Amino acid sequence: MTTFSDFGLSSELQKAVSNMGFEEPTPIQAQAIPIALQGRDMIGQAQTGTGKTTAFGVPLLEKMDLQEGIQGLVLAPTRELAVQVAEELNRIGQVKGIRTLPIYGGQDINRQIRSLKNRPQIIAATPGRLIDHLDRRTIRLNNIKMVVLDEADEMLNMGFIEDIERILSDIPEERQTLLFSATMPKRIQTLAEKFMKNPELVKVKAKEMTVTNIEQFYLETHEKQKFDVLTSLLDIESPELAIVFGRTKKRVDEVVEGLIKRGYSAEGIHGDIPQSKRDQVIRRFKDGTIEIMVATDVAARGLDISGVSHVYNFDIPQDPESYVHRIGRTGRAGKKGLAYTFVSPRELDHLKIIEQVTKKKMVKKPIPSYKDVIAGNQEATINKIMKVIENNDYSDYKRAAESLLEDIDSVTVLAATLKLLTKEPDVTPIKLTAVEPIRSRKPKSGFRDRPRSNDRGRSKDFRGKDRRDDRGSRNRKPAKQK
Ligand SMILES: Nc1ncnc2c1ncn2[C@@H]1O[C@H](COP(=O)(O)OP(=O)(O)OP(=O)(O)O)[C@@H](O)[C@H]1O
Ligand SMILES: [Mg+2]
Repeated sequence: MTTFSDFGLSSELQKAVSNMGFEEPTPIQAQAIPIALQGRDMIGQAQTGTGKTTAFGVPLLEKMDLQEGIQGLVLAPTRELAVQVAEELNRIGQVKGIRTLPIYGGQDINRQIRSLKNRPQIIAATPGRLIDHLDRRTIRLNNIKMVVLDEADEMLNMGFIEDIERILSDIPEERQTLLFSATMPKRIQTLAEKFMKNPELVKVKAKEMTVTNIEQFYLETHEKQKFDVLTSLLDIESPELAIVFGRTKKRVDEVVEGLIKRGYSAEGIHGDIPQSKRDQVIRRFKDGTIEIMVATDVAARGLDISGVSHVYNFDIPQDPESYVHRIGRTGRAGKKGLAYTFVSPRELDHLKIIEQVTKKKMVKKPIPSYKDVIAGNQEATINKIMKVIENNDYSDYKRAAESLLEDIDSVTVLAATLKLLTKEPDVTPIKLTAVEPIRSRKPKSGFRDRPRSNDRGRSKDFRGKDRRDDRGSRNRKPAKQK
């Protein structure tokens, strides 16, 4: 078994890792860290939630020098991910005194320019905003020793390729380049190898593309039923934290509105929501102020929020890779998670394609009945009561309880209490704008190698803008999309 001390790390990094509370390296860390430490270019592929950030973070931080200015660059497809990666690198880098600054669109650029005066050694950036800084000469990349593309396939796929090439052209050729993702379609790998030097492919072998600790279900449901099915499931399962993925921004807004009408604490996140609000939603979701985050695919990649027990694909994702990443927001670091995908009858073929690519069958679940919901709500009440008992938090009510029990039998009193505390299923009518089902295209040979599906055309708006809205105001060529 590999341990962190087998890597021959500096004492600072060794200490940093033990401060993180990591007892042993995950498989991708065990395989990737030694290769990256040797200075080799590398493509790292391992399932979601298995510690890829630390797999590149440790060698990256090991190579940083306190004195030399910006020497490390991590690129990420979304703003939230850039922030998260910077936070993790700062946690690990603290012992050595290495600072990482997140650079992302939607945040005041002058504030970023001021923060750059603190001389960070690493930048974790979204491509668009980084290019703004390069154009303004507020960031220079001529000292960069190592570049990491986190969620590389996504960035190359979604039309960031020109941006990436532009950024890489500013970085000395002797640099080391690392690519990480849970998915790496072959054609993207081929594309990536163009700007790498003889890269080593480090792939954690697994039978399935998804981790086994996520239980995967699907429900066959007509478009019109979906919302009721969602709230029934929420009632039955009382998730600690849940992410609901919708296909478009409008869809996300409508689902949030519906959930709030039915009394759930939910907020949405997508590319048209101002960044300060997006940051707030993530904060409130992390601290449990809201229990449900409704999102487009902008939240599908990389986000590591502990406590996400459930993922609901309110709309089936466009492609298998998106499915893998979306459900990977739960079941992280060995924890258990549940994933539900809603499929309309005409989308069943599309579901099959996803299953073929992920090599994992989803289990069919029946549509929950009214009775199931009542039972679920009762169980939720009982759990709450048990928690109060566990916390020994009821002494003020003891006398009242004793006096009630003098006149009425205990079962009657308790049943009435349960009734009072149990949420009745809320049937406030909610009407969503219908979305067209996703049409499948039978996979020809090598499905994963073909360009992304034609379905994307219609949703160009939400995917494109979500990913590229951090480019600032300059007019750049739109992404190539079929
Ligand atoms: N060696 C380790 N031991 C225990 N926990 C770890 C270890 N390494 C990382 N983790 C934790 O595992 C969680 C997932 O890590 P991380 O976000 O890096 O996953 P990932 O592989 O990048 O996933 P994704 O593909 O979704 O981006 C984090 O909370 C991280 O702190
Ligand atoms: Mg990651």
